[in-house]
Amino acid sequence: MKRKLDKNGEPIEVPPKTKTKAAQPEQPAQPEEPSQPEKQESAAEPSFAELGLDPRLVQAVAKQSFEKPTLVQRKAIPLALQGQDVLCKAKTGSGKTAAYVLPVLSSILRRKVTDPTQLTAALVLVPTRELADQVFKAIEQFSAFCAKDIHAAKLTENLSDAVQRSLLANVPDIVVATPARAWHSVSSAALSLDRLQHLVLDEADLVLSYGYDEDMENIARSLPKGVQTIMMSATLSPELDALKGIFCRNPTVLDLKEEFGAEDEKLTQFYVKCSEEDKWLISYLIFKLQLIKGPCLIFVADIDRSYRLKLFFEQFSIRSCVLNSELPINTRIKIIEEFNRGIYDIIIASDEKSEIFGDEAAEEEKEKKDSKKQSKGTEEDGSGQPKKKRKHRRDEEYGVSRGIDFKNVAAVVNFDMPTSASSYTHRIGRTARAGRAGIALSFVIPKDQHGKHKATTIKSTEKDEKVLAKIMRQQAKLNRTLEPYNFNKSQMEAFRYRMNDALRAVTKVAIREARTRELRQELLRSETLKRYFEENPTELAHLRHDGELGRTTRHQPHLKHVPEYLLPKDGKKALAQDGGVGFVPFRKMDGKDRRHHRKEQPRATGAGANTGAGVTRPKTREEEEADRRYEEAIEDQYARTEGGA
Ligand SMILES: Nc1ncnc2c1ncn2[C@@H]1O[C@H](COP(=O)(O)OP(=O)(O)OP(=O)(O)O)[C@@H](O)[C@H]1O
Repeated sequence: MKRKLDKNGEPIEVPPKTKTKAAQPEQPAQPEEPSQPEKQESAAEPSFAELGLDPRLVQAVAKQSFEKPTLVQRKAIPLALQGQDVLCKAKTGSGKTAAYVLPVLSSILRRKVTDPTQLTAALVLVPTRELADQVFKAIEQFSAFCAKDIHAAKLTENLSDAVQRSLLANVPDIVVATPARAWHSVSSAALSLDRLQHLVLDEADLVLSYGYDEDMENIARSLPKGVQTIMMSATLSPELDALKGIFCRNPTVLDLKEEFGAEDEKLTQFYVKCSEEDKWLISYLIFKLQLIKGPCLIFVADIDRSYRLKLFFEQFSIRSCVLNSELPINTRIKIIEEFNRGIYDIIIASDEKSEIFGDEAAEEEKEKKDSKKQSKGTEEDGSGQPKKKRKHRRDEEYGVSRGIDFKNVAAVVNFDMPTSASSYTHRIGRTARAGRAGIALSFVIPKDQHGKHKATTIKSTEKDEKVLAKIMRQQAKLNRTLEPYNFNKSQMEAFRYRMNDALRAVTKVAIREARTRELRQELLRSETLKRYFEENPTELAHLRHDGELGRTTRHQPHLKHVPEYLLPKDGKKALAQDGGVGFVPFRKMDGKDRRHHRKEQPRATGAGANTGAGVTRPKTREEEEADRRYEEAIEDQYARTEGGA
């Protein structure tokens, strides 16, 4: 009999459901005070020490400035310490990693007091390499005060078999791996699961959809009896049931979604319905005029698109970096680390899961088929194991919208809509984490607008409205709403000219070159290839020479700043009405006003020049000249329009 235990005997007051509060896109996300229900509950809340964890772990937790356990930690840690199987569903960013790492480490330390035998006691399976890296780092941090007693290994990088063998030869206490890597090591006898005591499936709903079915079945068959299984997930899916059937004896189910109602209010969600062309225009304005401030994750549909947007932004001196499965894993991890250290403010990530799995209809169809097959499997052999291996093995074991702990993300922008509601949940889960505030902004192309702007059309946005409707239904179930974010089109028009200039410069050839250039640079930086290049200097010279080929994107210095006269009279703060929800009033200016404005307020130059993007370096003469020419051209254009009107 499976028990459903979502309150663990502690009644929790769920606040009355309120409308999502208005966000302030002008404000960077700030850590906020604990919400009311959290405060009400605090009298009964145990501390980390009171949860029964090893004191060395409590010390490490304090070093990370975790003041008190989050809800999922309060609920899951005591159960896991008792040795129970736990299936836990809690929202993204709620602290699930510590909820399983801490009790597993504590149990290992406890056993070692009486039995010092070196054995692999825990296996943590994650769907992506990025996540493996993150979990491994969390283990290192939490075991900082017992480093001599806890030895962890990560098996996901492109390590040779020999290196992996030598890592495993030390018999690590805890191994973190993707299922494919774990099974490879088990099947080659490099990793023994004979004495395994804890198995953790993080992002459990995803491991099957990433095509690890067979690996999971193989691992399940290699487990000794009595292994404790902990499954963590942010969303429910038929896959979870399948996994439960394979791994769990009698799991305690923690479904914590209802109890997070108040915290959810820290996430504000907007959508903008606009044409394909306007999506580029609005994005330019948002980032150039900093209508959204703070670290931001922009999701696009595919790799080409990420380079297109990056090059488009470059035209305006908006700095960003791309993240995609094509980049080597070390580079991807470095980008995430640098973003978390505040080196980049904007990451443009391609969410290739949608790309690989196709559109939502196909995904739904697949889900239906899978669950039918699973229930058939249960009837036939009682195993409940999915029989068919899915075709879609993720070669790159890549995924940025899943589980990665991007720190302090102020906003998630769906430049291209995801193709399913669950993908949306994972994407927006990168912001408003650990009790912080954040906003999500999604661009939705109305069906009748799709395909109207050939240069920027992509197939995946054809069903944006349908996906939005599904997302709204799904979010409504969680007491969340998506608000429309409207721009006044007529007041954006002054910027359209620049947007078109920039878009024209980002040609297919430029995108291809940017893509290969990035890869080439990564090869040049590669530690692995260093030795090879030392032995083959001519190849290195060739690669370098390739790197020196001129950039094919047209360089347009005049686009790099926003002339003062285009900005609203009262500064860009005035662009957003009532904190920015809904109408964003760009100042409407007639020709007279513009000229007058320009005379009264000469363009800022030299140090402290306000470029609208916080760029304060002095402008070069070339830029000055380009500005002058640009402004004259604009004025001529307006004069012609006005004259003709
Ligand atoms: N008790 C705590 N107090 C403060 N911060 C915490 C606490 N527990 C975890 N965090 C922080 O919260 C962030 C999110 O944690 P974590 O990555 O474990 O979330 P998650 O639930 O696994 O999210 P996802 O479903 O997206 O994987 C991390 O930066 C983590 O350091």
